[in-house]
Amino acid sequence: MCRTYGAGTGAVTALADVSIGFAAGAFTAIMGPSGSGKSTLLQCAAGLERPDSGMIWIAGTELTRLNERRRTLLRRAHVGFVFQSFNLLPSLTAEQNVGLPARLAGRRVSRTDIRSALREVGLAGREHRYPTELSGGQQQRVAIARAVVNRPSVLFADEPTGALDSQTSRDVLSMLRALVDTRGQTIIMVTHDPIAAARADRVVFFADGRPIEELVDPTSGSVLDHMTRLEAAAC
Ligand SMILES: Nc1ncnc2c1ncn2[C@@H]1O[C@H](COP(=O)(O)OP(=O)(O)OP(=O)(O)O)[C@@H](O)[C@H]1O
Repeated sequence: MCRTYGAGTGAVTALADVSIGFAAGAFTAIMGPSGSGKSTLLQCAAGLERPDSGMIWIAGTELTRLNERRRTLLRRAHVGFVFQSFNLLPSLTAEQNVGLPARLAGRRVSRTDIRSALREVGLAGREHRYPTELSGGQQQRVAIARAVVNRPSVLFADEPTGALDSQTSRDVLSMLRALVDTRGQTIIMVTHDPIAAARADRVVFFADGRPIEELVDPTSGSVLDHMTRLEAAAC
């Protein structure tokens, strides 16, 4: 797929003829320098943005052929999204935040499912807390529970640990890893952090709007080596 912003001499190619697949049940990290197209890839792959050309398949359905309404429905059924800023509503409790997207979509999520999602992210007993009564890591856990409560085919995470300290980041990453290992959740995560990327099964390195290399079964050392080599090659 391709995605260009702007036109004429000011046009920026965010994605340059990218062809990439993500295995179901696997945890993939996307890395690369600022402006290399990582967030654009996530936005297009999640159906939040349309590429200029190409196709995107999620759970057997090709997204770019769908009209806006059907794309929204497919997204609600199959996609979860977690951002660096947790995007919780401050006036709602943890439980209400987790249930909100379904409620807005006119669907019912049972209280049992909401509580079970919060339990899965380690927040049992904190269902009635408001975001200001939770730490940053706990708020991100609520955001993750909200993203996975309807069992999406894919969870997209854009810098999910970017606003957290290193110990809290480790806890959140362990939880994402557990979602992959215990329920087979497919996760695609953009990160700048080699320690975060090392928790994935595969790391794809982007440069200039395309994937240029990848690592399977990464360690933080092998990710750092790759980053150093790619940065040296770019100079
Ligand atoms: N809405 C937009 N309008 C214009 N240009 C954009 C827009 N979104 C992204 N771009 C440009 O597309 C390119 C890719 O951006 P993108 O945000 O995907 O990169 P990234 O690798 O995620 O960067 P970062 O690590 O800094 O978040 C950049 O040159 C960026 O300036």
